[in-house]
Amino acid sequence: MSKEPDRLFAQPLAQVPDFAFNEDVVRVFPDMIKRSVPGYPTIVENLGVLAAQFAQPNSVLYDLGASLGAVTQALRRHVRSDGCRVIAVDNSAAMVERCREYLNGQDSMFQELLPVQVIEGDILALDFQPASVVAMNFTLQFIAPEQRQALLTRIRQALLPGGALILSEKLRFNDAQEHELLTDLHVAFKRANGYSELEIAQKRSAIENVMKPDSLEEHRERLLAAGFSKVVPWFQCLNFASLIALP
Ligand SMILES: C[S@@+](CC[C@H](N)C(=O)[O-])C[C@H]1O[C@@H](n2cnc3c(N)ncnc32)[C@H](O)[C@@H]1O
Ligand SMILES: O=C(O)C(=O)C[C@]1(C(=O)O)C=C[C@@H](O)C=C1
Repeated sequence: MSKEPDRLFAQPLAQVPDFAFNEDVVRVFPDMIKRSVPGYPTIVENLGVLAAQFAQPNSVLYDLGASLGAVTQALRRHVRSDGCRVIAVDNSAAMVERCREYLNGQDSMFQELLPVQVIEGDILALDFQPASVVAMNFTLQFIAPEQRQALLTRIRQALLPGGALILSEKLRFNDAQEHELLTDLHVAFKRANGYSELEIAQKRSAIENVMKPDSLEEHRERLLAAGFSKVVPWFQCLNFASLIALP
């Protein structure tokens, strides 16, 4: 994985453009996401552990919004069920290109890994195959809010009995005090990871139009409306959480 440090927002920008998963972001992405998302390494590794509990033999495991394939790699480290394969999907050409390189690297280092197909495409237009595991690690928050319900309904319809959707998201909070406290603590986390006040402020403006977090209550209600029977939060660190949704 690239070790290039994220300095994308370090210099003052006359106008901060909307955040996009382009070449510049791809170059620094491993550093950016680790320094921006509290608990990210724990979530990714344990997503593999969780997935191994839900994976059904001879089924598909999806990694939706795969970026550089960190989740796909964790699935391949942990899932041992016979005949499983991973489908990783992302609509950023730059991400997909680098993701394929990293997965080739994993293939050259380890034997008997699950086969993986990396698709450059929009998850909103995906024709889902029956799947036992669907992982969406910090991807739903980038989907237009009015499209989220239909997408989750299609994922629910594709899920096999005994499978699960694992959904990680940045959260907002309906209680103003809770929202302010956890937002301030997230800023402290970024500061502790070496981001300056300018970097934090410019990144905030870059993502505010493109990334719209929901509350835990909104996630739960929408997942139940999509036909999931049970929603179980398994991880929260500050304003970032991960949920298991059972069919
Ligand atoms: C925050 S990143 C995901 C991080 C990644 N899952 C991980 O754990 O390292 C969000 C990703 O979702 C992708 N994305 C956003 N909207 C998408 C869409 N409609 N279809 C496919 N991918 C999408 C972006 O290109 C980006 O790579
Ligand atoms: O909320 C923030 O400040 C973030 O930087 C979060 C976040 C994310 O949750 O995906 C946003 C964009 C980048 O992909 C990395 C992290």
